[in-house]
Amino acid sequence: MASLRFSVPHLPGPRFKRRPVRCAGERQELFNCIAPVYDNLNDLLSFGQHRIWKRMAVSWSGAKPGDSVLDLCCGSGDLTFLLSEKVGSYGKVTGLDFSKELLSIASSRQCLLSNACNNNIEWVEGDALDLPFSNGNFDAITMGYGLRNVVDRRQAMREMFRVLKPGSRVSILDFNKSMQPFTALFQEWMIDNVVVPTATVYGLAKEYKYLKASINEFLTDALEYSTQQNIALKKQQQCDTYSVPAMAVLM
Ligand SMILES: C/C(=C\Cc1cc(O)c2ccccc2c1O)CCC[C@H](C)CCC[C@H](C)CCCC(C)C
Ligand SMILES: C[S@@+](CC[C@H](N)C(=O)[O-])C[C@H]1O[C@@H](n2cnc3c(N)ncnc32)[C@H](O)[C@@H]1O
Repeated sequence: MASLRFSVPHLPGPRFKRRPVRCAGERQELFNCIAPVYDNLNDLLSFGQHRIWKRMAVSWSGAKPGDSVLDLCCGSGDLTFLLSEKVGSYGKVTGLDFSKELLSIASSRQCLLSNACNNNIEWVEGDALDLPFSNGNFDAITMGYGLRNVVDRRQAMREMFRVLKPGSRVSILDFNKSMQPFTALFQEWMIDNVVVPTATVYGLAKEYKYLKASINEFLTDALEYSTQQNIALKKQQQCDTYSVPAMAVLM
């Protein structure tokens, strides 16, 4: 136990950098509110599958040892920690989010990890729509369940491509409303009969009804999305299976 305490990576000064956040207060409040149960509910509601989806997203980001990478809308840090392992001690990972509560959980989780390479993480409280980084800064970006939740998706993507080095990748993981009628019905049924009732037990019915609404209105086609913004899309991969995530790798 004592050795764990000494091997814990402590960030100097405040636990994460503070930057001014100008954003949709309601969504920020929603994520602060679900923070204490967020990780448990993800395991419960996805039957642990979200861990596999997140590994895929990190692998598709192309992040490699020594890289400097950004995990946007990092929440409690699942993707950030996976990236940290990928880039190793010569690399650097920045996890950015506007939820103080989720960032605080991420930072506490980092303290519990004994993995020395987790020293390479910096937590930044900030707005995905106004990134506090210079142009061409990162070798890769991941965004897990973030794009659907920002109030201005175009601006979020503009910012991602601004801070990314030319030729690098953005890996976006999110839920997809299936194009296949049977799968779409199954997804709706699961959300109405499993997801929302389970969240209700935690007093979070409103928050998870929002999740359902946001999945329904989310654009299913990242290609169309990028074309609208004149972003050169060289590669796109999507999953549309029995499960819910859509995954897109944009380069
Ligand atoms: C990974 C999960 C949730 C992430 C998540 C994303 C959001 O945008 C939110 C917004 C507001 C509140 C909370 C969240 C949030 O938690 C957990 C999975 C949730 C899915 C909706 C679960 C759906 C289950 C599938 C229909 C069936 C899955 C089958 C599986 C492959 C066995
Ligand atoms: C569903 S959570 C995903 C968290 C994490 N990436 C994961 O995969 O578990 C969505 C996250 O987006 C963050 N978020 C939404 N809009 C944001 C914005 N404009 N700037 C920064 N973070 C934002 C929320 O605070 C929340 O942590």
